[in-house]
Amino acid sequence: MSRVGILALGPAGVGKSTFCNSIISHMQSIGRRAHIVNLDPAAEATEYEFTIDIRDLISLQDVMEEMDLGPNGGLIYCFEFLLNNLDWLDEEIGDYNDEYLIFDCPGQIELYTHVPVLPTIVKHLQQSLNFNLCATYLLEAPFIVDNSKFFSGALSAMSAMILLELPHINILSKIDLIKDEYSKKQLKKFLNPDPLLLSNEDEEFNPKFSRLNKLIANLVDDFGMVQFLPLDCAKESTTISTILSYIDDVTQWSESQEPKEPAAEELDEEDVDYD
Ligand SMILES: Nc1nc2c(ncn2[C@@H]2O[C@H](COP(=O)(O)OP(=O)(O)OP(=O)(O)O)[C@@H](O)[C@H]2O)c(=O)[nH]1
Repeated sequence: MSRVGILALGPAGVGKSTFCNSIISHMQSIGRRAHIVNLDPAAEATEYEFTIDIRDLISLQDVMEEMDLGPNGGLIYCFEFLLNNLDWLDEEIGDYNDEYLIFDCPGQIELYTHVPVLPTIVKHLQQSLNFNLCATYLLEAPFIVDNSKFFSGALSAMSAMILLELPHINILSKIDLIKDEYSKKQLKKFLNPDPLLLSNEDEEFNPKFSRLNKLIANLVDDFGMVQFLPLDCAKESTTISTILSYIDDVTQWSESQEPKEPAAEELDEEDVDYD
């Protein structure tokens, strides 16, 4: 028995739920099966139903009302509650053997950049539930149009990678919103960044920051995580299939172990009414 889990991580509103839905829809279209696990106690409804939903255990709204906590304190409370009730997660996941589960995580990145909540859940999934996990970290392409924002985003992604210790894929979301030529040029540079080129550009503006950028560029490069994959949910089949094949690779998922569902085209053909 083996299970694959994808963690969808990244700041609020970056497109995590949309990405989870795109993966599910792409997998369904090629006859593969996956389920979404909602780990956000403040989540709103999405197009696809959550198979497992933390809100069945605890919801942020209830916590805020009953414990008189604000949204951030409430969220930490929800996760402490989950950590004290991990047998709930075990029971929910128990039936999903040889399955592909996609964990839609909250956008409060402190949960996986410095609070040890998600790392504890990750260890539990690996050690007690036999998961091969892969983290995907999304950053919004339109926000990453100059070097300082790119480095700032890359460092937050790296912080999650260091804390979670998982195979890690960085994704630039909302590529379709990049329209002007300057941003397109910048984006091209960030999709395949050369640390030396990136760090030399700011010299004329502020030498101190230029030095800092050079150091960070080398650090980011040393960690081998400067590679970002572009994601345009509007053209989901090409970008999502590339991302999925990376995830299959790092989690050593073999399609032969996966329960099959009929591909969308097969379903369409079966459903055709020839009269
Ligand atoms: N144009 C464009 N919009 C997108 C894309 N992906 C997501 N969005 C929009 O961005 C908004 C936020 O998307 P979500 O998927 O809810 O983002 P999230 O990261 O799950 O949000 P939180 O759970 O609140 O952190 C929605 O209005 C989406 O329709 C994309 O690739 N292109």
